[in-house]
Amino acid sequence: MAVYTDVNEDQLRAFLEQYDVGALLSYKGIAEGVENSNFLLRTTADTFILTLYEKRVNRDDLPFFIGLMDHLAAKGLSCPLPVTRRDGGHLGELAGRPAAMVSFLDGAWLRKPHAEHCREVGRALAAMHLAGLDFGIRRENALSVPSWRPLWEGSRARADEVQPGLQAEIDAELAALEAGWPQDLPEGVIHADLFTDNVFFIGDRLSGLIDFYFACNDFLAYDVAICLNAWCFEHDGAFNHTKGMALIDGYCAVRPLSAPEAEALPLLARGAALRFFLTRLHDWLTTPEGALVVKKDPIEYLRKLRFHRSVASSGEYGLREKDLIF
Ligand SMILES: Nc1ncnc2c1ncn2[C@@H]1O[C@H](COP(=O)(O)OP(=O)(O)O)[C@@H](O)[C@H]1O
Ligand SMILES: N[C@@H](CCOP(=O)(O)O)C(=O)O
Repeated sequence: MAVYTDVNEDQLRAFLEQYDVGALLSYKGIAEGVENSNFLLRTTADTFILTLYEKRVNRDDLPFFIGLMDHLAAKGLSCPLPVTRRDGGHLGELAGRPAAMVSFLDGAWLRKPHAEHCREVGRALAAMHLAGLDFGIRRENALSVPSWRPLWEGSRARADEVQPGLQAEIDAELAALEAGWPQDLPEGVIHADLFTDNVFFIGDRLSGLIDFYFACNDFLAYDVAICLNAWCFEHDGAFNHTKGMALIDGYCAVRPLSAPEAEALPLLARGAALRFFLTRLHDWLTTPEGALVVKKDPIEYLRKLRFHRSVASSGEYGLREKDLIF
């Protein structure tokens, strides 16, 4: 469950005074999500999502996140639109936390996506990349390669408790990725967490993207690698080539990959798997028993990482010559 900070009705009514959104009808905490406290709010004017930003979100990054949603929505991407306050700003303070309201998106996330859904996700990801190219604020990826070693150092001593041999395996993996990470691929604003629970569908039609709170500047193809990890593996751990091909096809129909991006994809996918493995492992080892938040399994990402290590070329993900721009 993700309501870390509770809000009482008086606090909320006072907060809403700062907006032109009608009167409060009802509100309730949203159980899903991991990072922040989210509430569904109904007012006489509309339905909104209220987010209280919790400790892992750096206050200085909020103008980037809010500005990005504003920018992408203005470019026609279906994503939450930050609600403007009477004073013209978007950020306020509620129950001692920075807080903002965004528009409510219709739809629901898919528990069992098919290949055609993956194609839609690929298209939407590429559309987001293109729409973000002229966004005026930069945010470095706080969870890119330089962050992995300190993160690993925090868990390393207990890694073999989770799986015997893990310490040596990740030591070697990290060293290989640090040494071989690409230096010069096309960059832009990436979502960086476009998992199934952050993409809404109405029927088979993609209706919107949410949760831009890991968005940052990084290699665009790294976002494709994150999506291959999140969308194209089955529950039994097998990579689904048909889904991979559909996701890449959808992406490249909007933004073809360059040959260096295609060549780097297996390494980027290993890095993406390691990044989610490391944050999950950290949470696995540090979240107290009985905490309300659901801990995500790091071993799922270890298996994905092992798969990517065995991949010799992007063709194994479903990438074809026609997907490339020369
Ligand atoms: N704009 C939105 N419209 C509709 N539902 C939303 C919206 N934003 C968040 N939600 C709901 O809140 C849940 C948690 O949001 P999310 O941004 O993923 O939280 P967190 O950043 O804490 O992980 C989502 O799974 C979804 O159910
Ligand atoms: N997608 C990440 C965790 C971040 O959770 P979110 O609810 O903010 O998407 C993972 O699966 O490890």
